[in-house]
Amino acid sequence: MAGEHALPNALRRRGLMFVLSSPSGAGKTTISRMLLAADPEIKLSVSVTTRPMRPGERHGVDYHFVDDAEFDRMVEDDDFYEWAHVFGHRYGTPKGHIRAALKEGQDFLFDIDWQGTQQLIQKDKQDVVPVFILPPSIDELRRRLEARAQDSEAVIQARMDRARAEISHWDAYDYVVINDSVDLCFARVREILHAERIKRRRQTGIIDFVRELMGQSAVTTVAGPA
Ligand SMILES: Nc1nc2c(ncn2[C@@H]2O[C@H](COP(=O)(O)OP(=O)(O)O)[C@@H](O)[C@H]2O)c(=O)[nH]1
Ligand SMILES: Nc1ncnc2c1ncn2[C@@H]1O[C@H](COP(=O)(O)OP(=O)(O)O)[C@@H](O)[C@H]1O
Repeated sequence: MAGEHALPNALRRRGLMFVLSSPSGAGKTTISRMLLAADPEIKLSVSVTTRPMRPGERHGVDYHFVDDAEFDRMVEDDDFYEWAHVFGHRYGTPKGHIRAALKEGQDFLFDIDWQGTQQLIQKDKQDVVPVFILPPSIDELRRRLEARAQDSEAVIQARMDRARAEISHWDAYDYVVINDSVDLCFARVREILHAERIKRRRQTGIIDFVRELMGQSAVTTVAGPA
């Protein structure tokens, strides 16, 4: 059947840069991990950071953990797509092979803050899908930071102090999702990803597919009964 060889071509698409940002504690790491576990077509852009490793984190999986001197060297060597100061540490997206992989249809997930998102949008607006996650309330945000039990009271207070400033950047994002029920939030985030994948401009294989459809309809018209 003609459709059988047309299908793989029609599925060809450009990858996207899926950005999840939120005030600390709203749940973007939780949603990111669920997405990576559920969807084999997206992989995490592992950031480089100077902050200390938390219990349960793994070098090269959650972050590349480096010291200040190594981060300085990477800045000097122009190794970063973007980088920013957050909570007294530095965080950056290594360039790696992102551009080439996007062309091949690989999607990337970025857990980065609003400063990094702005830099990505400035460099590559067409490929970036920026999503902002909000907590259902400020009380719940504090409860989650405390329940995570990975920061001292002083660090939690610093994160709470920054929450308002971070939330104020919500309107720079195309999508905003409230993380009340984690399952509902995850479902919303997946819907966004699925819809963005089938945007016409990302479906690079669709042009040939439509041409072939048009060709088939022309043949049918000519060959069909009057
Ligand atoms: N600009 C930028 N921000 C990052 C990067 N990696 C992580 N971040 C942000 O840095 C902030 C602190 O991250 P982290 O220390 O893991 O704590 P979290 O807020 O509990 O996720 C979060 O807002 C992250 O989204 C990066 O490569 N670039
Ligand atoms: N919808 C939710 N309801 C209740 N707890 C949540 C929800 N989403 C995340 N959490 C919990 O809140 C804490 C902070 O979530 P995390 O994903 O680490 O946030 P972030 O990466 O934005 O700092 C974690 O302990 C996580 O298990």
